[in-house]
Order: sequence, then C-alpha cells, then structure tokens
Amino acid sequence: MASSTTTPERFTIKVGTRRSALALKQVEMVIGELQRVHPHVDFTVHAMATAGDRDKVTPLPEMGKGLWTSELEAQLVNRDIDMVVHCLKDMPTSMPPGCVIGCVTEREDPRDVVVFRQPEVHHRLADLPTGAVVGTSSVRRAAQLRRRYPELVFKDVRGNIDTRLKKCTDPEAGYDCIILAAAGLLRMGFDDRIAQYLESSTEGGGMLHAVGQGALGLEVREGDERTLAVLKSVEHMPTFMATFAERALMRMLEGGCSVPIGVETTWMENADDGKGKKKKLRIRATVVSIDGQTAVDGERTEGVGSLEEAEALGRKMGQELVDRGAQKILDVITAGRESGAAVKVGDS
Ligand SMILES: NCc1[nH]cc(CCC(=O)O)c1CC(=O)O
Repeated sequence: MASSTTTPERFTIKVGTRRSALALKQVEMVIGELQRVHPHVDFTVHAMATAGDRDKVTPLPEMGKGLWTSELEAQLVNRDIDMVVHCLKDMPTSMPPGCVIGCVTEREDPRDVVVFRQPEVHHRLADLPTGAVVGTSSVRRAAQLRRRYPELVFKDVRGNIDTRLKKCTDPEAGYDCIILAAAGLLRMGFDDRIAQYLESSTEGGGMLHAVGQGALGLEVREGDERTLAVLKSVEHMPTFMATFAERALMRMLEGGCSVPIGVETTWMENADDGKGKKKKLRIRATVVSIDGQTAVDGERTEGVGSLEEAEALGRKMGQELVDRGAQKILDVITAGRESGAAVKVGDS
C-alpha cells in the first residue's frame, strides 16, 4: 500500500569554516544539533585559512573588511560549499552580493572577561597596580578600559585563544592580564581561567561587548531554500533580533571602517509592551575615543517582535549617538587613520 510519507531524499551540505580550534569546535556544535533534527542530511566540514589567519603581522586596518570571511564567501558563491559557520562578531555588517545570514544560533555569554597572570593575587581589574599591563588588540576594549582605569597600560596581543592564554601565563611576555570574549573560553572549556566578567554594571566601570559577540552567524547562498530550511532548526530568534539591532547600530556608525563601539542588548523580563505580546529589548551602546577621554553613551528600550523592528531600534540608537557627538569621535579616529597613525580596528 502506498504510504503517505516518503523517505526524504539524502543530500549533502558542505560546511565551510576557518581552521582555528575555536572555529572547528563551533562547527562541530552546529553540525551536531543540525544532524539530530536532519538525519537524512550528510554534513561535511571544509576548513580553510583566511587572510586573518595567514597574516598575523599586517595591522588589521590595512587588511580591510572581511579578513576572516571573504575567502569562505567566495567558495560559497562558487558552490564549493553550501554554508559557513562564523563568529557573528567577525562578519562585516553588510553582506557580499549573493550571500545572506541564514540564521543566528543561540548566544553564548556575550561578555568580555579578564584572565590574570597571577589569579591567586589579582581578582579584579581594580586590584592591579599602576602601570600594570593589559593585553588586548581591540580598540573597543582598550578605549573603554582606559576611560575607567587610566593608570593601566595597554599592549597588543594577537593569536588564537590558546596562544593568548599562554602569553598571559608567560612572565617574559609581560602581561598582567588579558581581555578575551567569554564565549570563546567557555566553548573551549577554559572556564577556570575566567576571573572577572565585565558588563555595563561592573563595579569600577562598565564595559560593553562587541557587536555580535558570543553569537554564531550561519551564512548561506541567497535563494538556497533547501539549506535555509535545514538551518531553521537551530535558529534562535531572540538572539537573531538582538544581534540585528546591534549590527544596525554599527552599520549606522561605521562609515566605512570599524570603530570602538560597545553594545549590550538585554531582553527585559515582564516584557509586555502594554499593547500585546511584544517583548522589550534594551540596547545600551557606547562610542569612546581611543584615549578614553571622550565618550558618548546611550540606552533605549522598545518592544521588538521582528528583525525589522530590531533593526529600527539599532538605527535609532545609532542616530541618537551621532546626534549627541559620536560622529566627532569617529571623525578624529578616521582622520588619524588617514594620516597613517597606528590606529587599529577589528575586535580581537
Ligand atoms: N576576533 C576574534 C574573535 N572573534 C570571536 C571571538 C570570540 C567568540 C565570539 O565572540 O563568538 C574572538 C576572540 C575574542 O575576542 O576573545
């Protein structure tokens, strides 16, 4: 007798990723979840080095946008792969032609954290003596921390998470602590190295994280409905909307190059609009000058029930920051870059 259900046809989804240990871990997590729901799909992993992985010397601003993503996107458009798992934080805010963010998965802890060289001695940034050295290559992190802790010294630290943790432990390297994203450490099982979580309400001064930090963006070819349908099972709408608000804010502010901007988005409890079911999303944002001397901070809370409304909230927040002087801070940074001053971008 004919059955009303037919066995789904088997097919393969080729998943592209960077080669770093964190990227491979993330891809394994995503495929694991997809595989449970879609047993008839074969997922294969295609790992490659991107410009950002290969070149650890050229200052990030000279490498342009998409240093972690462009090669993978070229393969996606060529149909060598069908999707890419990215740290959303590393994805430029405008997508190349033919590529779309298919979905965003549930966010890991988005906060920045402190790892100390001597965790038995130092527990918080405030415990560090004058002149202590903080390792970070992120202008966003350094600018915000300079503002709160002017007595600390900031020094570049590049390399993958393992490398950075080793540098932090090595007294020869000269770091008293390093700042990293909680998400990377937690995913790699380095929970025990985290001494302090930084957020807007941190005692001694708030710290806002990078746009998209802690979330994964799954990128696909525009119009590839078959792959899009498969990805739906790992989509997390609260994260998708919150990070869309963050990306809209960033797009509003960047004017061509990355800027030291921090954000924090929070879905509020009892999130009733008054009018219905819409949950309220609070966005906090900051734009800080490189020296930490000037900053514009803002906060907005609105009912958000769609990606469009999330984008609108982010844009409004961005416009408000611009109106209140953020553009002046950004113009100084842009002018500095054009004159060849060593101002870094990117968030690592
Ligand atoms: N640019 C590096 C990068 N991109 C994403 C993460 C962390 C993981 C995440 O935010 O999802 C990191 C490392 C770090 O900032 O400590």
